Amino acid sequence: MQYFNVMDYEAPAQARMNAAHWDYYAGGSGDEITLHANRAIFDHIRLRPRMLVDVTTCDTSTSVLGSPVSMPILVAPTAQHGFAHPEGECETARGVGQAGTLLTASSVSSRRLEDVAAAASGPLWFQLYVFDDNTITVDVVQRAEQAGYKAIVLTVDVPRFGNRERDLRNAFHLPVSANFDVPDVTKLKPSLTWRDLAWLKSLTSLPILVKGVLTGEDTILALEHGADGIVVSNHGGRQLDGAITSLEALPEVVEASSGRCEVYFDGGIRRGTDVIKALALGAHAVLVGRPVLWGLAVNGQEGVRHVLELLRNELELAMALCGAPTLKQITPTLIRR
Ligand SMILES: Cc1cc2nc3c(=O)[nH]c(=O)nc-3n(C[C@H](O)[C@H](O)[C@H](O)COP(=O)(O)O)c2cc1C
Ligand SMILES: CCCCCCC(=O)C(=O)O
Repeated sequence: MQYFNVMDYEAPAQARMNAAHWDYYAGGSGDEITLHANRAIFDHIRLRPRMLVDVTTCDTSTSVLGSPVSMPILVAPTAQHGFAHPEGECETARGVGQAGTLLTASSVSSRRLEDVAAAASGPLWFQLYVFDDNTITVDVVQRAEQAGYKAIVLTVDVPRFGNRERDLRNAFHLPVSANFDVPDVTKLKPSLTWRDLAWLKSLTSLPILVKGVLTGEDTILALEHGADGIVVSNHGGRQLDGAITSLEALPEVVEASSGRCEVYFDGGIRRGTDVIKALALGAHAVLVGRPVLWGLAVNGQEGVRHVLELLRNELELAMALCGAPTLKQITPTLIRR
């Protein structure tokens, strides 16, 4: 089997996985309208390439909150990599490191955050879910800092678990996370508000990114409450079905941030041309969710590395064909409005 693009990994990954685990990875909420729209929206954005620019070398390297990475393509937090590979997130971390980029490790993990850090050769961020019991949050944030994670990514779009009908039909329940002893990880703190961001900041010296922002209003609130970065995301279409796509939300978030923080993007990235579109609309870098899980299921660390390399190669080619040999040259003028 040859894998020419990241979608080539999807069917073989499904074939290797337990059906309920596959549905958990693949699914969205409700009618999966937002899940599908996240992809479809990229087809409606067209590029305005420039010609006769010297593109002998196209440089995809950059830095994210100060950490150097080989490409503006990071790995989004996704739960329970043990469904895809026996080594779980440790195996993912190895592949991500080989691709020279960054892994955001989920709170809801098959492996302990310390073991993931030990397996990693690249920078890591730690994604945080806040439970009712504050001692869990304090403990996990301090452990992440001690283990060398470079930032905390606070996910804010899960006041309640989304309506995942595939999971209901399969009677699927998420297993306990290896990171903490919480029997039902879908019971988060629904009373969490922007004010808690200040408390979170008091727990750590790490920068805090807020993941799940889709409006300019919330961008301003996040910055007022001390956020160091924003991840524009609708959780891969797994939370509010009918929510705006991440790509539609990106320009207003970028505008509201007015250059005060790095703005990241996730949702539906499957091609290098998707990456260049998101960067042109103001994202500092993008994060990729499901395709990394497909690579992991098919071929472990090598699959993860290859999925990321495919995207990097496609981005590099798109930069050449757009006449934008550096990331700085990827600007809104590349997009037909
Ligand atoms: C199986 C799966 C598990 C996820 N788990 C988490 C999680 O633990 N924390 C989180 O903030 N987001 C989680 N997400 C959302 C991703 O971080 C990301 O927003 C989304 O997958 C991006 O869309 P994409 O899969 O189309 O690239 C999960 C997504 C999937 C598909
Ligand atoms: C509500 C806490 C559990 C979330 C599990 C992981 C996740 O975010 C997902 O989309 O699934």
